[in-house]
Amino acid sequence: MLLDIKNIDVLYDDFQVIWDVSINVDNGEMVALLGPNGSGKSTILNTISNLVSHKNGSIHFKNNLISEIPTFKRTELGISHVLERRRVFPYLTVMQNLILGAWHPKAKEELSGSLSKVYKIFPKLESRSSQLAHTMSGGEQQMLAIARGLMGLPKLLMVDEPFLGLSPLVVKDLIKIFKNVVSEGISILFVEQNVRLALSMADRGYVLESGRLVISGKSNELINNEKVKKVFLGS
Ligand SMILES: Nc1ncnc2c1ncn2[C@@H]1O[C@H](COP(=O)(O)OP(=O)(O)OP(=O)(O)O)[C@@H](O)[C@H]1O
Repeated sequence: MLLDIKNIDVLYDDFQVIWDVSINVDNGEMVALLGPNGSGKSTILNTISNLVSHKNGSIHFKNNLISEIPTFKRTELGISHVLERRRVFPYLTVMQNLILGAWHPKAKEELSGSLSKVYKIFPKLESRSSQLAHTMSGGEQQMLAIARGLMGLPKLLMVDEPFLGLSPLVVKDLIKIFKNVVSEGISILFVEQNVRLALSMADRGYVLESGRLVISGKSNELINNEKVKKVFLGS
């Protein structure tokens, strides 16, 4: 098991938003975290990268207990987190953004190989390598944010709402890219509000409601689940 979260609670001050959640991701799996606004999806990703800490329970990554270790160490271990709203460094070039993704020693060592790989996956970024990030389109900035995440040599790539505000064509491109990334042995855990879209690409999904896990399973089971159909698919 690559990532194994067991029975975690998360509180903002004394307000509890995650209740007894357990989630796991295996090597080479694509897993979707689903649920309505405010159900706690981003909080879970933020907890995995330790932007927020958890109470009770445990988080293991590659069999190491990581519950107490800081964010930068988690990145070095192989967790890349692409935050919501594609936060790139706006006044740096595409290439400078990518280089910053390879900040830890192992990633620095592999920098030129990683750049070639990433440019192969995202050819547009190569042709725009000296363009300032803020002048790229929304879709291009999302590609850049994901590419920067890959520069850190992750085993687990976490992406928060990757498709938000993107055109159907860009979404289609991004789905292909996700599949390529997974075929390279990198696992993806992503947050998505569009349940139909998420289940069409993920191997498995977890559904959160008000901070509690309510349903989980393989995508083909979830898509036929009566509750999922009624509440999320409108049928
Ligand atoms: N920094 C914070 N301080 C206090 N409460 C917060 C904070 N961040 C999130 N929350 C609360 O935690 C709950 C879960 O929020 P979270 O952003 O994780 O949900 P989400 O499922 O990702 O929502 P969305 O789909 O709208 O992004 C919400 O009630 C939210 O108001």
